Amino acid sequence: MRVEHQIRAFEQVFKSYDGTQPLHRFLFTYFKQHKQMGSSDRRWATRYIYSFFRLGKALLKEDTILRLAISDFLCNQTLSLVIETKLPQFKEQINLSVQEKIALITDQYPSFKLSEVFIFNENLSEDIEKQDFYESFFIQPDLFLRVKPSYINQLIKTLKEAEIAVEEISKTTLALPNGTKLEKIVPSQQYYQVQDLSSQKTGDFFEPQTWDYWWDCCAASGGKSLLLHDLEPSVQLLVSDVRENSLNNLEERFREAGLKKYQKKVLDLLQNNDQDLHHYEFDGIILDAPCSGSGTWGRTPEMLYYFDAHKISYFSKLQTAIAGNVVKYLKTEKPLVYITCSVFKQENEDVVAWIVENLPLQLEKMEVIKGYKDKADTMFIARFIKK
Ligand SMILES: C[S@@+](CC[C@H](N)C(=O)[O-])C[C@H]1O[C@@H](n2cnc3c(N)ncnc32)[C@H](O)[C@@H]1O
Repeated sequence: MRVEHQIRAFEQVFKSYDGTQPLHRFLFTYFKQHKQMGSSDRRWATRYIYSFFRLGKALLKEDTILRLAISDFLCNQTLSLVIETKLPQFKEQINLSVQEKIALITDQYPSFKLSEVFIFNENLSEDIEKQDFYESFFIQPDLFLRVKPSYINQLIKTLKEAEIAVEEISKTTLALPNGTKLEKIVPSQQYYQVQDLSSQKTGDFFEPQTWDYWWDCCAASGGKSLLLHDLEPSVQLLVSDVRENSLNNLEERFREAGLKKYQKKVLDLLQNNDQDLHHYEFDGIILDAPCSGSGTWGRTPEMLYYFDAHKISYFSKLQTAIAGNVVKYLKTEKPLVYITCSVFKQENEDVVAWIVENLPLQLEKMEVIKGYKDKADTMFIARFIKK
């Protein structure tokens, strides 16, 4: 009886969700509206719906609940009633690695194709190892912190006391299990930032000089600016974004982190901004562009199911247009750093090719930051120098 109850709850959630808003936000509202669901019901419905979307479009011809059981088996190291009921033959194999489980499923269901977990294969950036990338969807990414080196030991101690499984990745980076309620354990963000590992690695491309003037032109809540500031605290900063709301969050974050000297503007970079910027000349520009976010779908697997491939060219047009509009405010021989959290060639290498062909920028280096190997987001970065 209990398994039928869980299945019904999963089916209701799946039927009510149409992919137009992030799944976590939808679930928050859904559970508020369905007060009869107890905490255990909510926990299971959440686990099932996330597992389900991690299967992407694989085995689409099979029954939905069988697909749920298969995906739940692939994604978890603990049994569920759905696995026990629908795949009793695999109960003993729940602790195997993802690769071993995929082999078992492929053996039993020959129509299972890993490439159908992520159906946008044709669009992938060249350097991405497809097999590793697809497999990563069955493993939940970690939560990463960037920490002031002098505070890291204290933070590790606090987290261990709260029985959090913390892993020290480097002298400035910690990995925690996703979903850790950090605000309750370490409320002040004075000494650390929540920032994905790959996002932290983008800092290697900034190379700021003392007293430089930089523009973080798609700053959102300021993750890259904070990284830049920690690399070179003397850097002067202009931050801008089209969304005023994001910049308000940024103010709050900067205040907590003690970053006081910066200028902020709401700017739409698809427009001509000469009136606001005519006398500005920067020593560096960070263009962390609006993108499909496909490198972060390990955290939002609903996109594997709902993303419409037509949107990719919309984003690449946006990216080239923004690059074209900001480059004139960069001094010659100074860097523009282009970043996406996308795995699509059209938003990465193709935009680089367009920039090199159409703008006075020379490519210095570019790289796919392969977060899929580290339980992190996958990103793309290119560094150009103005001619
Ligand atoms: C990938 S996010 C930036 C993330 C941020 N740099 C960080 O490290 O947290 C891209 C940002 O571009 C902004 N954006 C989108 N279209 C824009 C436009 N036309 N002009 C300016 N900013 C835009 C979005 O509001 C979004 O905040």
